[in-house]
Amino acid sequence: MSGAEVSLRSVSKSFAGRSVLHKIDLDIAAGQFVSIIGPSGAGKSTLLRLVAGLETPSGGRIELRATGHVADVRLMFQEDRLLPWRTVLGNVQLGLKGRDREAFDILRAVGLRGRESEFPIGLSGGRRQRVALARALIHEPDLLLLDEPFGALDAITRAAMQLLLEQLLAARPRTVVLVTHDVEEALLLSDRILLVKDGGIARDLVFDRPRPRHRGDPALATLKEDLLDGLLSAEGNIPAVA
Ligand SMILES: Nc1ncnc2c1ncn2[C@@H]1O[C@H](COP(=O)(O)OP(=O)(O)OP(=O)(O)O)[C@@H](O)[C@H]1O
Repeated sequence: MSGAEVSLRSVSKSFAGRSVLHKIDLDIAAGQFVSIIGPSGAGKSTLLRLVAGLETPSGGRIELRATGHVADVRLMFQEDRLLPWRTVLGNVQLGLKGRDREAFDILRAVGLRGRESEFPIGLSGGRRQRVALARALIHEPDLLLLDEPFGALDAITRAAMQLLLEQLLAARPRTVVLVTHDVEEALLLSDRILLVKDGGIARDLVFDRPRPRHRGDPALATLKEDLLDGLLSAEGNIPAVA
């Protein structure tokens, strides 16, 4: 299986003396698709940023392992972070002079062939995220870190992006960590779902349902309810039942 292995040993993170994550132990296998869900402010993005190396742990150790080389890690966020003065092709090829063929191939794979010379401002939110995805995938990353990448998209575009991501990963497996507020998204895409709350991993759920998965699958509905219960109790806003 291709992709990086990720291991966290007793990883903690505090900001200005306030603890956000406390002694997290986590092993992610090569090629595994892991989603992180949890209440707002639980530290989901912080965990992702720690794995990305964008934050330094206050304690503990994080290791990324890929076979034969240093793991290539790419990130994608809710905002596309495209350079407005560069074309679609220019954005995808950023820092990759002379890699036209790969750029055209990846743009075809994300459904943007023919739009190479357009600028981000003229594209819909969904297409801009396709460019952002292409820009990440052209590097053939061992580890893809996704922080609410479809969070700002409408429901239909979001469903299309989920399907696209699934197809691209089926063709080229790699390790993925996705932070999402959307429990259904996590259930559709993941091998494993982590519920982060109170500074730790409150649930670690392996979900090996065959793919492609369907929203109407009763197994998904049951787990969705179960996970939503976990989230709601964490938010502390379940109305009292007489
Ligand atoms: N650079 C920072 N400096 C200070 N505090 C921070 C910093 N980054 C995150 N925090 C705090 O750490 C906590 C966790 O933030 P984080 O963004 O990781 O949560 P989250 O679970 O991703 O939340 P959300 O679902 O709302 O995006 C929050 O209280 C946040 O204010």
